[in-house]
Amino acid sequence: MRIDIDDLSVEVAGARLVRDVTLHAAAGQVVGLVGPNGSGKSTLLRCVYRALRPAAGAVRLDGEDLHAMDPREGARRLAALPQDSSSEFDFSVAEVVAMGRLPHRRGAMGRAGADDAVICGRALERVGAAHLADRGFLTLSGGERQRVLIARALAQQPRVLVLDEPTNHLDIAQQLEVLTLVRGLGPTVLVALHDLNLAARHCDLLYVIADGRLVASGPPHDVLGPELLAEVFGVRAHRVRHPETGAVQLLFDRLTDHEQVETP
Ligand SMILES: Nc1ncnc2c1ncn2[C@@H]1O[C@H](COP(=O)(O)OP(=O)(O)OP(=O)(O)O)[C@@H](O)[C@H]1O
Repeated sequence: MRIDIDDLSVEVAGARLVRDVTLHAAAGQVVGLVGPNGSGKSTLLRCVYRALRPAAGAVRLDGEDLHAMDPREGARRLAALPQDSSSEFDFSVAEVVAMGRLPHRRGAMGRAGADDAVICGRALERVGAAHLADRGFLTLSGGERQRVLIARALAQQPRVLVLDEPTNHLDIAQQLEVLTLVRGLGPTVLVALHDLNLAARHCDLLYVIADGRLVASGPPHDVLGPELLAEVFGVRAHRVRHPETGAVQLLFDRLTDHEQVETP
């Protein structure tokens, strides 16, 4: 399913935190959102998963305005993994994943259908967490929790997945595993990431946000040039090739005060 974000502005408590952002993701693409702390990534994503309404502009899924859609219908199409969402569930893993089925039930008090258990079981299997079904969610490690939350999102059977920092608190092996998993899932993915090497490796396109505005977009290695990295992130970047895979990797240093003055 296509995502089109057109001239989107978002306000919180009277402050315009996101301004005129336009972003397009084709069906099945993994599109990354990168930018410094406080640049507006989460605010933008919160508007995409409808925790906030646009102050101007629109978010469209296959051409249909997401904020004009019936909420239940929207939840059947789009699932989200908000930042640090994992501490709120004092439930078993199976119960957490079953929450993903709520948008598919008939009416607010609708009962679980026969298919629901099968769909939830499959979702847990896809993320390699079937063995955790009876565990308490709060007893899981950070990586296990992220897998279970991704399973909950998959149980929602969405066509679009919005992930805000899904690798937070994960060790490097878990980060690579979670992002490899996300790439193979099927839905169109919009994901905020801090690690630029991970973003470059796992995303088809990157959108760079600074001060609530879009400053660059395109294929990762076109976008993540030394000038942009100096200007937006305040770092000096060197590109090197991985000796075995040939993949481009970025190495970072802080800019000196002298270089910072020279940066336009
Ligand atoms: N409820 C709010 N009231 C006022 N300001 C807010 C509110 N929520 C966010 N902000 C501010 O909006 C700006 C953008 O925040 P946001 O969380 O979207 O950035 P971010 O790019 O996701 O940051 P990070 O990478 O640190 O998670 C920040 O300056 C933040 O302090």
